[in-house]
Amino acid sequence: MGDNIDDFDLPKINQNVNLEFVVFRDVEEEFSMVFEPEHLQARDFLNPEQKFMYDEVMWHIHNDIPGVSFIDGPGGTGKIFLYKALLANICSFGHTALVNASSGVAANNMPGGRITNSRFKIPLNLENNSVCKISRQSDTAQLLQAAKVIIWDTASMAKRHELEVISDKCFRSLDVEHKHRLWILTSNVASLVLYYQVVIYYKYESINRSMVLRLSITCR
Ligand SMILES: Nc1ncnc2c1ncn2[C@@H]1O[C@H](COP(=O)(O)OP(=O)(O)OP(=O)(O)O)[C@@H](O)[C@H]1O
Repeated sequence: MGDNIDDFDLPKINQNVNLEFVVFRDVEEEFSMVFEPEHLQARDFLNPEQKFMYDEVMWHIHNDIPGVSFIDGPGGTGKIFLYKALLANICSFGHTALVNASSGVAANNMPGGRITNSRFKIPLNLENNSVCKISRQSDTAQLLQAAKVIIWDTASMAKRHELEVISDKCFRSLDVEHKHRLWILTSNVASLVLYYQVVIYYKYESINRSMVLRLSITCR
């Protein structure tokens, strides 16, 4: 017959593990993200436009109000600087923020950044019947459930179909209440169409104080 499993040097299974309290690796990683002290302190150095956006986002967080915010601005206007300040401060209050970008370069620029396709398990070649490959028991599903804020940089590069897949086939099929969180979309180019698509796809009945903000002060 086959080999005995005890002959392999495998970790022993603990029969007393209570699966209800097992934290998934992805969730644990997001919760244990370490931020530079300078990111936490960056809020004290924001220019008036960045500060306005920062205060709005934190207002949503502190009052637990969902919404969609769209920040756009040409290169050098401090978008990444603002996200870093937001991320560090949101996480310091014990919330989870998922950071995604449509491009790999942009994802690498942000702490914990992942390419959207990888985060939401969207196939690279999207077709009408494409689905997100996330199972209900997976760590990704737990992470989506836990996320209070979802930042999507270079969002204007996303295809309309990607939004549909994430909205209908990812959040809804996983029974994750996607409208109970704050989306922050950012891009180098103004894309109001994208903003309204998100508002419509995510079916925000009340988009209280959700907004489009253009950064114009060059910080370089
Ligand atoms: N409020 C600020 N105080 C001091 N430095 C700042 C501030 N905002 C941004 N900067 C600096 O300005 C430079 C450009 O900022 P950042 O990279 O965030 O811009 P960006 O809009 O994301 O640019 P791009 O679209 O090209 O990625 C960086 O060196 C950043 O540290």
